Amino acid sequence: MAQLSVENVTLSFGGINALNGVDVVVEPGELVSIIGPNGAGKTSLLNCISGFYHPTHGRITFEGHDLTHASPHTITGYGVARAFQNIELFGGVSVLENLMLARHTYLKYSIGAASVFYGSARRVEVENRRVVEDVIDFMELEPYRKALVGNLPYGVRKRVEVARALSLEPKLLLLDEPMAGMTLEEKEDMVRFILDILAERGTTVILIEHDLGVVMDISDRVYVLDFGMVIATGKPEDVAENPAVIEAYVGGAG
Ligand SMILES: Nc1ncnc2c1ncn2[C@@H]1O[C@H](COP(=O)(O)OP(=O)(O)OP(=O)(O)O)[C@@H](O)[C@H]1O
Repeated sequence: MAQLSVENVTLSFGGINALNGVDVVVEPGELVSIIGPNGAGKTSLLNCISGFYHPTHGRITFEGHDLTHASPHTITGYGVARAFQNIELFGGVSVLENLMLARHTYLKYSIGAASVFYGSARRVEVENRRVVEDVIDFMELEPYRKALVGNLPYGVRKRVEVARALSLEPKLLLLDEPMAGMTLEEKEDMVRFILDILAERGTTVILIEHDLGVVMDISDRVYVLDFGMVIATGKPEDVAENPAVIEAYVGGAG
């Protein structure tokens, strides 16, 4: 059974369909990329999967859970985490604190529990710290762990944003243009991290990325969106030769 299933999803804003009858299936452990010209609906699709938007029609399920009308908080609890295109970090606190805050915000833990069940809350806190330190190590962020995020270079902040999502220990990681605005060297590092996330953590990844060279290199399968519709899907080499895809990119000048 598919891990994630997007069935016939339409998302309308007024008279405009940002998504129109979209079907996407993702198997556990896959790297699936979503590509398409500007305004094709890629971010809208991630917004539907992560609960920021709710489809006008259709259904989304993840490991048997119905995500269609679920909140972002509930969906994170099911094991779906997202790294945002526009970085969603707190600039005034450290890398370590940002990751700890993500766990406190999204995973089940409360100050009330801390005062009533001190022992159990402390165990949760020790576990939170262990997971976060492991992610810092994995994303090679040790040199920055105490640095204020707002003072870090852009490329490092993008890496912290992925680390923030990973600190939620997702089964499915949604990456919205994690390499946008990066130098070539930073992009190569990010590609290596994504491949390690798949191989070493066994996390399924959905990637939105404009750099088609990267997409074709690392994806297991690709979905191509244009005007809110899936116009092609398959292995990277098949999609790259699809006339409709070439037309969408050439026609869209991009
Ligand atoms: N909140 C919203 N209100 C109205 N229209 C929206 C909203 N969000 C997205 N849209 C519209 O939906 C369409 C798809 O936008 P979306 O951002 O999903 O595309 P995209 O493929 O991610 O584009 P890009 O590559 O430029 O990020 C666009 O026409 C956009 O203007």
